[in-house]
Amino acid sequence: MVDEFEHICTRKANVPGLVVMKDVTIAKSEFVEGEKAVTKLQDFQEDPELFRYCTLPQILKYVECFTGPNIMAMHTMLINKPPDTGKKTSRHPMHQDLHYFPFRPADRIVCSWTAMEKVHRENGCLVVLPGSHRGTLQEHDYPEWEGGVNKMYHGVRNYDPGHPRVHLEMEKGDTVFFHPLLIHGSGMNQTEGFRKAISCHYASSDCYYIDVKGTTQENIGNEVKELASRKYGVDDTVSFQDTWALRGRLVKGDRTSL
Ligand SMILES: CCCC(=O)SCCNC(=O)CCNC(=O)[C@H](O)C(C)(C)COP(=O)(O)OP(=O)(O)OC[C@H]1O[C@@H](n2cnc3c(N)ncnc32)[C@H](O)[C@@H]1OP(=O)(O)O
Ligand SMILES: Nc1ncnc2c1ncn2[C@@H]1O[C@H](COP(=O)(O)OP(=O)(O)OP(=O)(O)O)[C@@H](O)[C@H]1O
Ligand SMILES: O=C(O)CCC(=O)C(=O)O
Ligand SMILES: [Fe+2]
Ligand SMILES: [Mg+2]
Repeated sequence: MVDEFEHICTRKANVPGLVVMKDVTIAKSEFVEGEKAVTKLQDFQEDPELFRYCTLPQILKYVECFTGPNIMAMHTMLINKPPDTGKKTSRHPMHQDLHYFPFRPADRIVCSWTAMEKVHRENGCLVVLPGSHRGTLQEHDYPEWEGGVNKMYHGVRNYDPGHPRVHLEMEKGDTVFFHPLLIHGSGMNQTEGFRKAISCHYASSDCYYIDVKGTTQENIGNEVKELASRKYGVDDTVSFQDTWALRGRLVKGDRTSL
């Protein structure tokens, strides 16, 4: 999967629907090329080698405990957290993944996140607020960070830095499964290496879409629709929900609702 990542970065593989995201500070400097410019791949559902991750039985065995037998891979990412450029933009603000998802119920959604190498505090491991999955979905917005923030990296608005945190230091191949309401983020990468992880958000295909109009998710819904219309030239008949239905892939059982 690391090899496939490199092929994508050097344009030896061209994957439909894939989003190659650069760090905001790197995107604004001209001199970085190839994999060193790439912070994250999103939506690799059409890449057979990377998507193999989402179908691994040793992952699905645990996912099924939360989703039941009808399992969709809704969101796929390979994160290549770069060495921080000095602007602290390699941080990921504390957030709840449910903010991005116009489907419910939350308890039938689960994320698997696998370290592709040793992750620790120095290279920006995941940081979680234990117990926060028992709360409700909070308002999210761009944090007010001096050095800039990556596109769509929203954070919880009233983040309490006094809440106890747990740093998830992991060995290569270790996987963490977490609830979409769990407040989490990751720190700066203070090493010279690129911290790699691969993840998939699964949901029961029996989940249903919700309308985010008038909810705290309206801001992200509008951003996603705006990006989709610029990127794919679609008009606003493609809804926030449609962008998810188009990306989701069945990995087990029947596609019933999503
Ligand atoms: C559970 C889910 C959690 C999450 O999903 S969290 C994060 C989700 N993030 C995303 O989905 C972001 C997806 N990213 C993208 O769609 C693209 O990378 C993005 C931001 C549209 C840029 O792509 P392209 O247009 O291909 O890039 P480009 O190099 O031609 O630059 C065009 C303009 O965009 C800027 N840009 C590029 N990467 C950025 C970034 N990371 N943050 C903020 N701005 C960024 C870039 O500087 C350029 O701006 P300008 O035109 O020079 O003013
Ligand atoms: N949809 C989900 N995805 C991932 N993990 C989940 C999901 N739902 C629950 N969990 C995890 O399963 C475990 C059991 O969940 P539960 O809500 O019972 O919390 P708990 O931490 O065991 O607290 P309690 O003492 O209230 O039972 C917890 O570790 C929780 O983080
Ligand atoms: O790998 C990380 O730093 C966390 C990424 C994350 O939480 C997300 O993209 O939703
Ligand atoms: Fe997240
Ligand atoms: Mg319990």
